[in-house]
Amino acid sequence: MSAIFHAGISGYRGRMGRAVSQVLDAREDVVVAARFDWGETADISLCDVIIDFSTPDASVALAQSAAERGGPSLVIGSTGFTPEQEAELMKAAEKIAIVKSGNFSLGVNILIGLVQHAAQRLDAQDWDIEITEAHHRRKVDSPSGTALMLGEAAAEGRFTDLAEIRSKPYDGVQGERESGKIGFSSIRAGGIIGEHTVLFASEDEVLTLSHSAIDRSLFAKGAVAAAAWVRTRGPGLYDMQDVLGFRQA
Ligand SMILES: NC(=O)C1=CN([C@@H]2O[C@H](COP(=O)(O)OP(=O)(O)OC[C@H]3O[C@@H](n4cnc5c(N)ncnc54)[C@H](OP(=O)(O)O)[C@@H]3O)[C@@H](O)[C@H]2O)C=CC1
Ligand SMILES: O=C(O)C1=N[C@H](C(=O)O)C[C@H](O)C1
Repeated sequence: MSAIFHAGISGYRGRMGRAVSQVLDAREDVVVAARFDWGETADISLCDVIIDFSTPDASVALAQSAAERGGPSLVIGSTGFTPEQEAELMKAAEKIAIVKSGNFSLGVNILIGLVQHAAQRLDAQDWDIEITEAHHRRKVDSPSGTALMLGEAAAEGRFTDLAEIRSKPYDGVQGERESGKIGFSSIRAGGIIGEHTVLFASEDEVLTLSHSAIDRSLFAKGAVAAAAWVRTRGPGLYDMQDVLGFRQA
């Protein structure tokens, strides 16, 4: 059995917090040393690592407190960060180890590589890229964190930044689609756990790459694997590609 570690759960009453609790409680090598939610305080010094699925504001505040005291390490799953909040997390990661990902599933992290590969090989003038995602009615941010990661992978395949080639949402009469752009569409309905599709379309053919999450526990298991990985790392901002060993040094 691997060495015992002390974990904390931020946002523990939420959908993901509850799923993470279940996965951690089932492990013999983890002691859950802190569980906290909005408006609650906890002694984070008791933890080697905290798993956080809360809100962008809460994640940034947690990262700042952890960075101030030089630990614990963090696994951040919250989505919907502004560029300024992303910059705050990068600053905190100079002092502590953080794994941040918009999606902790193995399938999505393989999909990221496939999307980058396809985007690199399909000429941007001929092949349009559209990303669609569907989630439950309680999700507050859009596009989803996963959709944005897939967009970033496609942009990387085209040797550019997503910000340079992201389409504005389609609404009203706004002219023909500009070639080389990446479009995003979101559906919010019922209890859908998480569906993502990246569509590459030319005049002659359509290539569709997609992923479906069947159970929310999938993300919790990935986040716990990230926690076990990150607790022994030095400061830095890591993602699931690092945890899974998909990124070459
Ligand atoms: N990366 C991934 O794989 C996944 C990411 N997510 C993301 O995780 C986040 C949470 O999702 P989900 O669990 O569905 O959402 P929920 O709204 O169910 O849960 C969020 C929880 O965080 C709590 N919270 C709010 N502020 C704080 C705070 N300051 N400190 C601690 N906890 C706080 C909320 O409390 P209260 O309700 O009282 O405000 C709530 O209990 C979202 O951003 C979502 O997009 C979701 C699934 C997978
Ligand atoms: O809010 C959710 O539920 C999910 N959020 C993540 C995202 O924004 O991509 C991951 C997953 O799809 C579920």
